[in-house]
Amino acid sequence: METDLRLESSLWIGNKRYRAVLTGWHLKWTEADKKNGDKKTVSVPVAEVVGVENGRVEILPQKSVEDTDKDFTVFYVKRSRSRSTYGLLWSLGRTQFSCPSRVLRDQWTNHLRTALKTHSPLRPHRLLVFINPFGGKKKGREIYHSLVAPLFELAGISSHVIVTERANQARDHLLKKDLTGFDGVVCVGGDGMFSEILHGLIGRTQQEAGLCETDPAVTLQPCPLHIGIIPAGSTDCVCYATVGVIDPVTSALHIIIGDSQPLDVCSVHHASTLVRYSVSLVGYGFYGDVLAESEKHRWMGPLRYDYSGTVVYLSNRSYAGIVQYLPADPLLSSPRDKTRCLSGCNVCSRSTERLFPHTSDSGSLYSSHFSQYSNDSEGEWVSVEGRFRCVSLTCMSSSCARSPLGLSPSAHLADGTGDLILVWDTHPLSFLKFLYRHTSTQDQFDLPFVEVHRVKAVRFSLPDGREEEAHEEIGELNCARGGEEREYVDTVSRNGSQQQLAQRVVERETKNEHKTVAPILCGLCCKKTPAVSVWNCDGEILPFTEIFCRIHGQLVRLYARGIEDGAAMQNCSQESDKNKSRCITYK
Ligand SMILES: CCCCCCCCCCCCC/C=C/[C@@H](O)[C@H](COP(=O)(O)O)NC(=O)CCCCC
Ligand SMILES: Nc1ncnc2c1ncn2[C@@H]1O[C@H](COP(=O)(O)OP(=O)(O)O)[C@@H](O)[C@H]1O
Ligand SMILES: [Ca+2]
Repeated sequence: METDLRLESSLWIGNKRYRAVLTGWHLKWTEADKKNGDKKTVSVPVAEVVGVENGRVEILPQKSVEDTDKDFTVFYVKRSRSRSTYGLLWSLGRTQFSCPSRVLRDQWTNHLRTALKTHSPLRPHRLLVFINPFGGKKKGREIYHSLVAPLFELAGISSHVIVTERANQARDHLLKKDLTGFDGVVCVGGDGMFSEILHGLIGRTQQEAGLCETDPAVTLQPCPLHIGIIPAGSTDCVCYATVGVIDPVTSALHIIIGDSQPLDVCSVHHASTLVRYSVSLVGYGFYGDVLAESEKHRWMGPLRYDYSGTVVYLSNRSYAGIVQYLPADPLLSSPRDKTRCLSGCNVCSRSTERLFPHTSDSGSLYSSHFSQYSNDSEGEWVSVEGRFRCVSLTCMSSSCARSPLGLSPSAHLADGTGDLILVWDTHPLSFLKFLYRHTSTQDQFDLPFVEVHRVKAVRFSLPDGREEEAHEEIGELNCARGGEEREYVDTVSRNGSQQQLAQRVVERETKNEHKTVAPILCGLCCKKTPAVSVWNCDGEILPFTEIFCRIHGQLVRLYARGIEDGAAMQNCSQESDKNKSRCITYK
């Protein structure tokens, strides 16, 4: 294979002559007429070639083609450091080569195209794209059409684009419509839009596998379609934590080259129903209150979270609760080990072997049926009770612009665990110190009122009598919320005979839950301290207070590769040829 694809010749870039070599893994070109010491080689991994075009071609800002018969243009991934974040920005690199003859030009373009097919098996050919026109600063459509679509076209990807007209349209489409022929689904929007895609794809996969999502003990089937995220939302935490930057072009390039990043997913249950899935934050107390408050100020756009954060902080609340958790194996990793989950993370790679022991590579992952949960010996549940400022569970670091290292800086994207952060009631200034540390590199867990545990499952309940108290409060406040939660849970609980049972329970519980969700929504405006908070589940308010959460290791795959370590990329020159496909020099 390697020898078949090898091609070497002199080529010109402008008026300089280069020695160009295509091996199986790399396209390299070195200035030919310089002394050995001054010779610079540019090396582009074949896996990072975006497209090859005949002639002298430009794509951005506008497409232009000069159809000469001895020239060809190669487009590839180019890296640069981001000034504000830890990840690397990707942009479209372009080099125009001239050949001595048309025959040689055709040989180069044919070899390059064959090499692309051979070395990038996960590159998508056909994508289903959902654009939320109202996410973030309402620029989703513009971002897609001006920055992303031209790149997809260059890479030969055909896309079916749907601009959503209502919430949950993308989720419902994925649950019901024919998805044959699509390699992946792309969402242009924020974490809420990603969550729709997540629910649609997980639900569809379980439906087709005949599995019951409502049962927390069931081993769910990983989704066969990859998810791409073009960030155009308010927090964009999933994109930030898996790519390291919020940049539509970087994300589009990860999609084009078919990068693949597995992701843990947390299922949230109440009684015998599945309530929602989460990948970033399941948060009670402060984060729930901020979300509830922020919904009233959507018109502010992304700033609504800063405003609501301040309002909720000033309201100085804490809540009683019982938290039970099932610790993960402490020998594998720890949330205090000061490591970071970066591209090619060893902890996550070892987890793949542990979670899917019968598969030798990720390509065949989806064809086998496995039981990751029953492989783990369950271990001992731990229970704590008291008053909390907040209780948060996150499957990943949940880094975002507000918190560049995230809620749990050492959490892993794909290790089958989540980090449970317990912030006990404390003085308002101490809590402010905790919050403030999220914005810097200071350790937010190094405070006496904060605990963090790496876990496989969590249960939250209210102390005896607390739920009744909450119900009485709502009677006084008379401020009930509409029935949209019931509509949602009905559509996710849909498996066979268990479906009707789950649905009945949900309807009954939801009637009560309007009583428990409403106090916080009203409490903020009525200045009355409510007895309970609400759960923020990736930006959605949950209709239940008492929940059970379980982490499902590597349930979905994103077109991403984790955060690239800028410093390490510089030291790639000693790498073996195969590993070098992950390394390239950046400016
Ligand atoms: C004194 C400075 C205080 C700074 C506190 C910073 C802590 C920030 C941690 C943020 C974690 C975010 C986890 C992700 C949540 C999103 O799913 C959710 C919905 O996002 P979107 O769909 O884009 O609207 N965002 C939030 O819940 C916002 C939380 C903001 C809390 C201040
Ligand atoms: N056309 C639409 N009209 C109204 N809401 C929508 C539409 N499309 C998607 N949504 C919903 O909007 C919510 C927020 O979207 P998102 O893209 O995450 O933006 P943001 O990050 O600003 O919250 C999501 O929960 C999604 O379900
Ligand atoms: Ca994890």
